[in-house]
Amino acid sequence: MFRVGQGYDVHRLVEGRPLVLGGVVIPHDKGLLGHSDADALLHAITDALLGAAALGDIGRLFPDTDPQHAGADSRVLLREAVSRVRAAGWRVVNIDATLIAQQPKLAPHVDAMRARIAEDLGVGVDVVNVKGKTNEKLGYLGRCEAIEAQAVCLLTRG
Ligand SMILES: Nc1ccn([C@@H]2O[C@H](COP(=O)(O)O)[C@@H](O)[C@H]2O)c(=O)n1
Ligand SMILES: C[C@@]1(CO)OP(=O)(O)OP(=O)(O)OC[C@H]1O
Repeated sequence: MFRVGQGYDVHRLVEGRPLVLGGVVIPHDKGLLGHSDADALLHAITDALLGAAALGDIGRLFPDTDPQHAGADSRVLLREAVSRVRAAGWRVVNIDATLIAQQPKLAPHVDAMRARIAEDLGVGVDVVNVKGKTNEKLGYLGRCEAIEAQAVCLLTRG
């Protein structure tokens, strides 16, 4: 039996914050604003996993009103989510994700992101894919006001 899940996240780009995506700190003049480290990619993957297992969503598991999660490392949240998914009897088949960022160029960093995500999920790096796209300078993403992440995952019993 297979189950598919989908996740989405967007965070505003601001000065004075590090840019953390897929657990990797990426050199840039702005970073993402959020209650946690605002790692939009890990949040989208977390939601894809929780969605596939019908376990709710990241905000229900880790409310942004809880001071315990202030400044949280999103890798810790992802690990907790995947452990719940496993406890419910599911195993990750694969993950595919897209980051929509006008800047910076993400291609040089995607293999480092894949390695961290695979480590957190306890899967091989060969089943984790991350892609960067611009927004062709359109809208708030194109104006470099935010970065968006989309993810899908497949789970199987086991
Ligand atoms: N932030 C980004 C955006 C894009 N890329 C790479 O460039 C390719 C072309 O992107 P378009 O949005 O112009 O279609 C894309 O396929 C990525 O390889 C990137 O690395 N970082
Ligand atoms: C991760 C959490 C919790 O710190 O906060 P944010 O970093 O603001 O991220 P978001 O994607 O808005 O939602 C999940 C949260 O509850």
